[in-house]
Amino acid sequence: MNYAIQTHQLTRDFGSLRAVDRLTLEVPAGQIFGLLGPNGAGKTTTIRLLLGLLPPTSGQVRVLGMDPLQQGEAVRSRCGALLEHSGLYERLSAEDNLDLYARIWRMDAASRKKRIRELLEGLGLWERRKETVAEWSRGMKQKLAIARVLLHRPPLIFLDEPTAGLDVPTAAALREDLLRMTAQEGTTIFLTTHNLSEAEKLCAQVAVIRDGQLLAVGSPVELRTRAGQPRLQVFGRGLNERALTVLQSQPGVGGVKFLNDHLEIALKEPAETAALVKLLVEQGAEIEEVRKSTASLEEAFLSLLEENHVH
Ligand SMILES: Nc1ncnc2c1ncn2[C@@H]1O[C@H](COP(=O)(O)OP(=O)(O)OP(=O)(O)O)[C@@H](O)[C@H]1O
Repeated sequence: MNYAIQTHQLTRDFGSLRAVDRLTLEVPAGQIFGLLGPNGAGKTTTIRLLLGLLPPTSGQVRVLGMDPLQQGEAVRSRCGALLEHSGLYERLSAEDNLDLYARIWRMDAASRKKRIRELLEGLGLWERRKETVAEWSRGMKQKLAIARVLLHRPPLIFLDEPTAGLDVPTAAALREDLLRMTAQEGTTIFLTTHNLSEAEKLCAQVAVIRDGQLLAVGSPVELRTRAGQPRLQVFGRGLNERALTVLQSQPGVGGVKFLNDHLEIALKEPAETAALVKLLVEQGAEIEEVRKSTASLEEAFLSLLEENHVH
């Protein structure tokens, strides 16, 4: 496996505060990897360590096969990063902003022109390229900031909450762009987000951290499955107390409750749905719909934080 990022027991203290605590992570190349955690969990500090902007207190880091501490410049020149500052010049046009950065990256005139057009067209900003960035909406600026990060086709990009503050369609469009990029250009993306449905849509793997410590890592589906019991949601009429009592006494049923407009059955094991539905029908229920589901990523995330709560 080719890893874009590997850390081993990575630790960073700020005085007596341990912001990153023995973090061991492996991020395969070409993947979108999400770092999730509550405020102050150590996400931004981790990114700064990976980029060599901050030295670790202890532990090892390899980014694109290099040590960011020894080869910080080389690591940063091969990575794109969008952290708290967009890096855009408000008084310049969108096109001039990108051209300026492309010159910094020493791209020749022909490739600058081609790449800028490609990126702006891809993000739906080409028609408005002559406008100054100051006149643009937050979402447009955010897309341009991401275009800026992608200019020199870095194999690895870091995005700190890329869609925070964007409206639903803009965030969705941006996610599409990120997915397309990893598929077409093989870019590895390391991102942080507080939006769990976003993490689920984008990330092949997520790591959950709290107080700098790794609580879990895996695909969103793995974390959801690990988080708990599968369940059945039953919609229909005649789902009364009697039906509920009968269900509760069944082996394999962990619990039953009414939720809004449906019955929610927690299963201890993948029980036989058909048998449970049959029982309900025998009790006089008219069933319209039965859904099988597992915990959402949000529930999985919350239960991980809950389980590991030591304070
Ligand atoms: N330069 C610094 N000096 C002292 N403490 C710091 C410094 N940078 C970060 N910290 C502390 O380290 C901890 C982790 O902060 P960090 O910014 O990495 O969290 P985060 O997960 O990115 O949070 P958020 O989701 O709120 O952005 C916090 O307690 C923070 O106060």
